[in-house]
Amino acid sequence: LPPSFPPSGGLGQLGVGLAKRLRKRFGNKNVILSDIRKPPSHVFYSGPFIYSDILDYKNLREIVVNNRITWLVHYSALLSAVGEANVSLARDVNITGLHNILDIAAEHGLRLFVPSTIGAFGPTSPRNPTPDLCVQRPRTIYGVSKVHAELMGEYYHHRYGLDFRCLRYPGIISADSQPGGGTTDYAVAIFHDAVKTGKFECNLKPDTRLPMMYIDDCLRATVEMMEAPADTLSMRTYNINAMSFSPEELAQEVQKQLPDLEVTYDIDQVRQAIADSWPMNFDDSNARNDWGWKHDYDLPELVQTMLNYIGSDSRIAQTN
Ligand SMILES: NC(=O)c1ccc[n+]([C@@H]2O[C@H](COP(=O)([O-])OP(=O)(O)OC[C@H]3O[C@@H](n4cnc5c(N)ncnc54)[C@H](O)[C@@H]3O)[C@@H](O)[C@H]2O)c1
Ligand SMILES: C[C@@H](O)[C@H](N)C(=O)O
Repeated sequence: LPPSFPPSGGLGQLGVGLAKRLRKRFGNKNVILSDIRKPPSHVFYSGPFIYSDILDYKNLREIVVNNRITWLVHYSALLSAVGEANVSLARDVNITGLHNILDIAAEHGLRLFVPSTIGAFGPTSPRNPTPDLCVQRPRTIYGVSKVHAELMGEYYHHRYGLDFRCLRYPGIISADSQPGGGTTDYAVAIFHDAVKTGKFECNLKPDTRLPMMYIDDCLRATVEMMEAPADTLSMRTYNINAMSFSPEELAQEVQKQLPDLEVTYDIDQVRQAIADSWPMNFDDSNARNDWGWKHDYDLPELVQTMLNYIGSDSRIAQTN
């Protein structure tokens, strides 16, 4: 039987792209996308979509039973900046929601993938580089909920044999989907503003260095880790990385293609404080050694790919 997945929170920055990749690999009807938001028509007509609120346990159970779900990708979350703006909702979605997902997965013997983040580390973690195993004392509700998810998933694995798998993603950069309110969002916005207006106002200081990754690498890593034979995994939670850069360095790389781009800085204090507590470089050597993780996109390829994509989109919009 081919696995069937519902990526919960599937309409966010990452879910639609993951569903596309999984559908290519496992067949369209075997991958169900779900969210609490109304899908745009290109998503609705591209394959199965259902409403699912991760806070509604009975609804989750019904979906798993009725669709004979075998693998589950849990993407629903409030990200770092929106989480700080709404702590109680972040607590519900990121912690209570995770409890529901863990129980459903354990009850029905599902393989479960839950992403974590560079935000699961904090100011007392080693920041340059940050290894897999070290102090984790994040100062955001987002980070606290992600450390909780890592620990609960690993506990369910050891206690109940749940096939829990987790990758700590860096900031993810994508051209055709928008970020959902995180600290690394500037690294997506710069491309759109550069192409549309030739100006970009950055909300982080010019020298704020953070780990980042192009979306194709992130989604490929996710599928590779989900499919990795269990005996290649010496851990259940791995750092993955591709590159690290600061706003200044990213702007310089974009200016190689668009020399007239003007960048100014208007610092968002909440996001800056978060970024200053996160890893600057991410040590992902365990992922590389255990299951062969390897990124394709460094900074120059990322910039070229993003500008090609957004540039051709805006040329199409102009001719229509
Ligand atoms: N994008 C990144 O840079 C990044 C980096 C590290 C980790 N991650 C993790 O990857 C996952 C996906 O991230 P994303 O960027 O796509 O997030 P996003 O904010 O873009 O999307 C989250 C989705 O969750 C949905 N959601 C909210 N409450 C829900 C509920 N009660 N039930 C069901 N769905 C609900 C939202 O409608 C939204 O579509 C998250 O767990 C995030 O922590 C993302
Ligand atoms: C890094 C990641 O978890 C997310 N993009 C955020 O900034 O909140």
